[in-house]
Amino acid sequence: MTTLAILTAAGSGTRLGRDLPKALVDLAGFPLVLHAARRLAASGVVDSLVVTCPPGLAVEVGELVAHDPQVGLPVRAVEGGSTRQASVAAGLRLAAADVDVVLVHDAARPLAPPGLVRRVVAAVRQGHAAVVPGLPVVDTVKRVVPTSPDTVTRAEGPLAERVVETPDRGLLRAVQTPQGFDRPVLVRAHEDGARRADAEHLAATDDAGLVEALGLPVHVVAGDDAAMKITTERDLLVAGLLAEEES
Ligand SMILES: Nc1ccn([C@@H]2O[C@H](COP(=O)(O)OP(=O)(O)OP(=O)(O)O)[C@@H](O)[C@H]2O)c(=O)n1
Ligand SMILES: C[C@](O)(CO)[C@H](O)COP(=O)(O)O
Repeated sequence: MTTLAILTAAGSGTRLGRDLPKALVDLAGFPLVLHAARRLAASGVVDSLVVTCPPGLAVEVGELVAHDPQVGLPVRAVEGGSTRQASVAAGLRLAAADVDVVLVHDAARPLAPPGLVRRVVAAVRQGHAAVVPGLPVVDTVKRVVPTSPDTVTRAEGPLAERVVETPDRGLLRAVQTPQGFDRPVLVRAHEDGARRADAEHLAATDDAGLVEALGLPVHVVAGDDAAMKITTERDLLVAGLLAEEES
């Protein structure tokens, strides 16, 4: 039985605002997607990769990853969908018959260390069907509602929102990738999620959320600051410093 990592790299990177897809943006001399693929491979617990690629770039990105000497794993590439959820589902359809554990990892988290990958896979192999890395939340988090029923978008102005709850942050976790799954559970979660996404036009922001919606348990292992997500230019700057520190 083998472990497949689906590396999601099909996003456009709107919030980063570059003129190329985020996964292809340079970090310390290499594109984000290559950093992520190299660290998955270096874990020693991933047997193959499927990369979800931006429209029209499956051949180019697939070759980039497949020919990298530090990756050295069998690589398949597929065009992603219009949402992250649809991209993961496209990747999942390419899983070979012998795959029993599936990791889903964002190219937008290029520095997720090999030790974190091993921690997630070990927990799945110990019998937990869905595993996420999580970090304690350091800010006080509030749940809000729009102040006026006319408020359509959030944070429109200083008085646009009202606090309704302060959850106990000791019980909150900021969740990262890679997330790890028993394959049949992830397949079922995505099938169910696709039905709901069609009906409600709402895609899940992570794969564990789809498993939770099935009523199945999701377990948390310790996350890692290095697995930070690159969303904005500031994140890219911070990741550049981390990458420098690493080398
Ligand atoms: N249709 C999509 C959207 C996102 N992703 C991937 O999912 C990960 C997390 O998404 P995010 O950080 O939101 O990336 P983007 O969608 O590219 O960013 P933005 O929302 O700013 O456009 C990224 O590795 C991204 O490439 C994907 O494979 N397919
Ligand atoms: C999957 C994820 O990285 C977990 O934190 C995150 O949910 C992706 O979110 P995004 O909205 O696609 O950036």
